[in-house]
Amino acid sequence: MIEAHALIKRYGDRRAVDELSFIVKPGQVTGFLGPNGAGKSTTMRMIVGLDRPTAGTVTVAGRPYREHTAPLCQVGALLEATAVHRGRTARNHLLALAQTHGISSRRVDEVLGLVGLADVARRRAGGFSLGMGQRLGIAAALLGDPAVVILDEPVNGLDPDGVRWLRDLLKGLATEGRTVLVSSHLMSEMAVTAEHLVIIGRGRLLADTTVSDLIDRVGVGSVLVRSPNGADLRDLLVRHGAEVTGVEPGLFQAAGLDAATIGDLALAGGLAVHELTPRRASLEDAYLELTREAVEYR
Ligand SMILES: Nc1ncnc2c1ncn2[C@@H]1O[C@H](COP(=O)(O)OP(=O)(O)OP(=O)(O)O)[C@@H](O)[C@H]1O
Repeated sequence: MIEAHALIKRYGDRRAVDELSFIVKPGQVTGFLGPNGAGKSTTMRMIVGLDRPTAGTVTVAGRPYREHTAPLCQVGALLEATAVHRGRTARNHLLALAQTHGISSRRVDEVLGLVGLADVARRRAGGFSLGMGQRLGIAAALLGDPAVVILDEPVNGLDPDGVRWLRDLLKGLATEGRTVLVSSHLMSEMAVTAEHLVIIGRGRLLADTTVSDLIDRVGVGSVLVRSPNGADLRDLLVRHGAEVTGVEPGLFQAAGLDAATIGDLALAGGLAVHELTPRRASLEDAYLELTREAVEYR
């Protein structure tokens, strides 16, 4: 469990994180989302004690990160700026971390296998691709078999195979009862990986909800309509309050009326309908709608 309470981080006169409170529960993947500069990395750094809050508190497994005697065994983190000694082999990098925490070399080989780096374990980390570097960072995060896992943009640099691997890994960690907090800008990936979302903008909480509730709450659904009487049906639906966006004359999207109403209106107007397909808004639609006011850099 991660608990942030009225967390504030100020840089100069600017609040990067502004009165942020949320709880990340175990047993599910929680996506941490927000536009560039929203304060995600700053919040994650405060969770793992790399930055000190200006005010407020954040605890992991009941106490501030710094108060854990073996933090690597409580909280595993991959942060953007995670340092790797470029001259060391992947295995030696992990061994060095393991030794400071009384973790066995057997566990090092185990996590190397888990992240798919067993074959390159004796290669220098400095020569790794972005994706391999991410895998090594994830291995380090999992080294202490922690109950809480925090990953900042772990999808960056992974190929499609790696993206799928990571998705399964995160879901597996959650199923084992761990607390998993992961930031990402890839909404389509978050939609299939995370159950819960914490969304921030300009340092403030915008939503703390499930993926499906967010889509229901913010996203406007639409209906794809195909008709040989497209122009007449379009006019009819607009007169009844629909917002119509055209694809081609006989095929368009109608928002603001459900499929049943559109079908009934078409029947009453004597207009043929060949297709009515309800479309649920995507997480990306809902996210963009929610964060529209909070985007700082365009
Ligand atoms: N060390 C620092 N000194 C001054 N300002 C900082 C510092 N670190 C972060 N900031 C500012 O704090 C704000 C939040 O930055 P942060 O990196 O936490 O955002 P983010 O949500 O992780 O963004 P991104 O999605 O682009 O990674 C930004 O305006 C950033 O410029």
